[in-house]
Amino acid sequence: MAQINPSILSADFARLAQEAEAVRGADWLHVDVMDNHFVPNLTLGVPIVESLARATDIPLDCHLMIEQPDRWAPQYVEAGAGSVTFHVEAAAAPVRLAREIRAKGARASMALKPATPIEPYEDLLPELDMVLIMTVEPGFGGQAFLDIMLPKIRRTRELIDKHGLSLWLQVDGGVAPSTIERCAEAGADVFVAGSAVYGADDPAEAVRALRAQAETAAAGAPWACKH
Ligand SMILES: O=C(CO)[C@@H](O)[C@H](O)COP(=O)(O)O
Repeated sequence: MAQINPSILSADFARLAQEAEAVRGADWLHVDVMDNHFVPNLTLGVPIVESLARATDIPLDCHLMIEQPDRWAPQYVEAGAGSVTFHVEAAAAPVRLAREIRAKGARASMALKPATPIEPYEDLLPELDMVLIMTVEPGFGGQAFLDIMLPKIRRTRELIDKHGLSLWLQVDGGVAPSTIERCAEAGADVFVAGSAVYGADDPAEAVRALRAQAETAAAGAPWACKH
């Protein structure tokens, strides 16, 4: 089943609780954490995640676009994140970090920037609950989807299936009605959408429509029959 995770980077930060309510029915709320070092933007930290976790019952999917995720990721679990994604380019010890996130009770996920291939990390897959393929350069919402990432989504799906794993495959960046079907056909099953959801007149309806599009596209994909 396709999951749609609205990115609060495109929401009004002064009204986060209401913005979470506006996407009721979403599977997770995607929380973009940026430190102005790993990416050229600065967003929100642990105290805001703590408050948001208290303000909504939608589980939080925290995407750490930060240096030193080994130091910070456990604190996001303690703040209430149900899933924590670290960038493999920034992690000093990704296996130890994934195990620590899981031991603390959250789902562990590894993200790859557009220029980072999946193949060197094949052996790490059993340690993870999700892989995030960035479909824009991380740092900002509202960028155009990078079509050249579709082969990497396909290869990642093949590796997941080759190892008989059930981990989720998330895509993030430029996901919209015009791109979500290609992502689903390539093998993604979790879709982050910022501007396509929060820029819509009815964000909750946008979530439902994106999910329906992804599910229809995935139903016809060759990898779908294996699930
Ligand atoms: O991580 C990021 C950007 O770095 C994303 O989560 C964006 O926030 C998605 O926004 P849209 O591309 O969907 O507008």
